[in-house]
Amino acid sequence: MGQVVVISTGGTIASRWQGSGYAADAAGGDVLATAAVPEGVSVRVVDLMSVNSARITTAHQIALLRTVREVLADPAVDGIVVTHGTDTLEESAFFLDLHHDDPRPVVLTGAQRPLEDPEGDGPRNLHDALLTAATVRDLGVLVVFDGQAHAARGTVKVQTLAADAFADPSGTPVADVSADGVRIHHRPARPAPLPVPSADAPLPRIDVVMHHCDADPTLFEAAVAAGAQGIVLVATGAGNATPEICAAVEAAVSRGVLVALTTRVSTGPVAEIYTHGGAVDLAAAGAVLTGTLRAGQARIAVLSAALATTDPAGRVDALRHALAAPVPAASH
Ligand SMILES: NC(=O)C[C@H](N)C(=O)O
Repeated sequence: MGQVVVISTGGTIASRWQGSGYAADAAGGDVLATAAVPEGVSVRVVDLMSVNSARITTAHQIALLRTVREVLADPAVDGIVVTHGTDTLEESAFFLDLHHDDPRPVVLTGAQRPLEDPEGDGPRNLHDALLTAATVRDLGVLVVFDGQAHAARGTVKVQTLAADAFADPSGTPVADVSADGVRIHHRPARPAPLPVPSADAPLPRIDVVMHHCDADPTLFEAAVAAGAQGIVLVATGAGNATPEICAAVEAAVSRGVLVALTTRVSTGPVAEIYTHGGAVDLAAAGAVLTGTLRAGQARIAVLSAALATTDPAGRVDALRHALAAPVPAASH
């Protein structure tokens, strides 16, 4: 057992009634005070911010990553817990995971019910996250929620209100977490970490555009016109759109825009099966298929690739690297 640092960022776990609705405003110490700290674990709190996670920006995520690195520079620290709003937790978790190069865990958690709710799920989630952070190794960045630990990669918010808020619809949980401890089922495969972006790196605009019946290329082209350096196309089915959208993708790629392809469907991979505007043609136009990543995390992979280099071909390589999971984790 050991020393865990909690980095507090806000979310419902830190939310109080504001007179018209809930919003994050509590400091990390107040959040920690709600939870039972597992025996033998000592905790230090770092207050990074206190915001609803729909307001999280790339700048916040880089600040979080740099804070994680600073904390892990201390060899006495055994692991980190990040308390975070659930709305965009999957994005921050995956961003941290793509750049994480330490055997010690970073565990994100939060709550569906606010800080002072007598039926709140925050205290249990925080206890479980502390226990996980203090005890596991070589699992990368994890999301601990409702008694389960999920790999950052692939995990999405699957419930707007219910306590079992997170799952990987195309995978299975990494571990169960209970008062008895952490029972690990498998070790997630992760690619070698991408370099940490510098504090003053220019922040690229990365947009997300969803396809639907009757969609034309207007919004995709508007993203290019707005200066997007990357665009995630959320296509239908296994990654399909129209010949007109394919033409817009090809034009964007020829201008150096990094285009990634995911799907509106909740489960399963995108795949090159259909033509006449389908994934076969989108891939030929230069879009990179993102496997089983959903829109938020596909956008994070594009963001990390864009932060890695300004060279368009290098960005495609970095994106493919971020998508190709398998450096098998060492087992302990
Ligand atoms: N359950 C939550 O945490 C939702 C909250 N609005 C957030 O900050 O993401």
